[in-house]
Amino acid sequence: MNQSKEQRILNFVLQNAVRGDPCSVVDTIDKYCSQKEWAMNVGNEKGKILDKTVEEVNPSVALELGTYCGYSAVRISRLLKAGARLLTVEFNPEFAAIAKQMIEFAGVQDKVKLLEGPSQEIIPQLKKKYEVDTLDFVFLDHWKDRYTPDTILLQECNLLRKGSVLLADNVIFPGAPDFLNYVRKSPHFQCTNYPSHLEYMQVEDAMEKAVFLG
Ligand SMILES: CCc1ncnc2c1ncn2[C@@H]1O[C@H](/C=C/CNC(=O)c2cc(-c3ccc(F)cc3)cc(O)c2O)[C@@H](O)[C@H]1O
Ligand SMILES: [Mg+2]
Repeated sequence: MNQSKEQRILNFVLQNAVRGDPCSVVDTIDKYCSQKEWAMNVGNEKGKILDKTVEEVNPSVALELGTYCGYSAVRISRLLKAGARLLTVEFNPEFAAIAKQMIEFAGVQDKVKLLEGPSQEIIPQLKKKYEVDTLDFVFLDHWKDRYTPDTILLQECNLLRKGSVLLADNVIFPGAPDFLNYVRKSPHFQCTNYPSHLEYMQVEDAMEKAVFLG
């Protein structure tokens, strides 16, 4: 059975990155995906926007929707203060297994909890099963048509507080038009757009920051 692209990315990291060094894991994935096989990691250009937002928010509890290979989970968790944690949600078991190994190799496993399952099932469990009060930061990077329903669900589950920050990838390409519409029209969100480019390509893309106003 020949390997998946995601398995090839993990193998390249295991053979070329420095165990326990999250920056080297991130750089090694970017090297592979820019030189060998494109993959839908947030990448380094949008990754710097993600870094700045995480540093600004300095979250105690962060949520990521769509782990994929774990690139952004490693990228986010490397910036978290002692005691802070990232919950990351992934429903594809193959991707979850890859991400788990990526997270452990990077040495950030104590800061990251990978939750396997569809976000619409996991989100309602966060308070009771995962002992979350409210979320300080949410990174949306899963199926683009899930951004809006999950943003509504986060509010319904009282997981957002005044100042909670949502950051959404790909609002231009592949695009999340209904999400942009929803948050920009809602009186409960203050939005900022960050123009950028699609990972590893010269295609326009952008990230949208939406701060919950309560
Ligand atoms: C059910 C809810 C739910 N619950 C839990 N996990 C979920 C989930 N829905 C999805 N997942 C997992 O998240 C990841 C999917 C991510 C989806 N991302 C893009 O589609 C994307 C595409 C491009 C691009 C593609 C083609 C191009 F030509 C150009 C650009 C670029 C990007 O940056 C992109 O993020 C996978 O691991 C899913 O298993
Ligand atoms: Mg993306």
